[in-house]
Amino acid sequence: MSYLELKDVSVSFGPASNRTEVLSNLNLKVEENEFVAVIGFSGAGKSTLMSLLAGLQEPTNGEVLFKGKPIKGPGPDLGIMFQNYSLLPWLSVNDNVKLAVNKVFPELSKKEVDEKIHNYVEMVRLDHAGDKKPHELSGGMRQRASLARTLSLDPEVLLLDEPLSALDALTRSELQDQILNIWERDKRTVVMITNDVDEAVLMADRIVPLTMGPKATLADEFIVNMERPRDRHTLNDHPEFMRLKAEITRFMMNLNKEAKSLAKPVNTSMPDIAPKDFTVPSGRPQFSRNFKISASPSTPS
Ligand SMILES: Nc1ncnc2c1ncn2[C@@H]1O[C@H](COP(=O)(O)OP(=O)(O)OP(=O)(O)O)[C@@H](O)[C@H]1O
Repeated sequence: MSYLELKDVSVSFGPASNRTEVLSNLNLKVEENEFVAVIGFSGAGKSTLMSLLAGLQEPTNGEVLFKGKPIKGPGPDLGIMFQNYSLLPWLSVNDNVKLAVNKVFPELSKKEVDEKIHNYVEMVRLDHAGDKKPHELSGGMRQRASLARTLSLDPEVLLLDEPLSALDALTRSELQDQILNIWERDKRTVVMITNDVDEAVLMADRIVPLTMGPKATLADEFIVNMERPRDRHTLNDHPEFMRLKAEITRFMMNLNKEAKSLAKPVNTSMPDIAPKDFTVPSGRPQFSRNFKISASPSTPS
């Protein structure tokens, strides 16, 4: 039995007359304490995949299992951090974290809650902005606040949907290290979505590409056979890093080419209708000519 598993999962959206299968026949097994990165293009269905793992969405077909049981809904064991931050706009950074901590750990004293908030808000370097509301923060700061909130819940599984995409390179590196520290220290299981090949190879044990949609599916994985801790400063001299990076990049570029070659030209047929009469009503200024159109093609009268 795997810790977290997708079994023949498909997801479709839309009414029966115009249904799109966004994700098709997904199979994935994640073991406890593993760090798996899912890499894919925009619009392929990565967030939909994360919503499935977090129990926020049910598959149209197939099963999503956590410790062998179907996931029935969201819960504190499955901590998701969304790409779009999802902070409550009327609460400060500290209070966003506090609300979540109080909900998941009602037994903690006020002092313990405050310590937790301080610990995680400081970890993401937002201690100077703890009293600020989301609209007073930059995109990157919101992303960090959202990460602090997810980490503060100590979930068994961390589901990170492009958690670092809005950050500058320096902050991104720092937070990559923080996530890796938490993962190594607290022995969490992580599934992270990213579109950055370097980030995936630096952080993950396995990298699973999501093919282009519609009917996106998970392709064969790439195993990252590199010792840990991985030193970001020497990665570019590491032959395995360079090999994997080149191989994954080539694979993703081929996916893109293939999707483009399969794309059908869009022919939008226009309805065969035309106004019956363009005559300007009396009393209105007249143009030099009236146009009367009774059927297409239009014919000047
Ligand atoms: N609730 C929904 N109803 C209808 N279509 C949806 C719904 N959710 C997602 N989709 C469609 O499913 C596809 C995949 O969306 P999703 O957000 O999972 O992609 P993504 O890979 O996360 O994209 P991005 O990287 O741009 O955020 C898109 O075509 C989207 O329009």
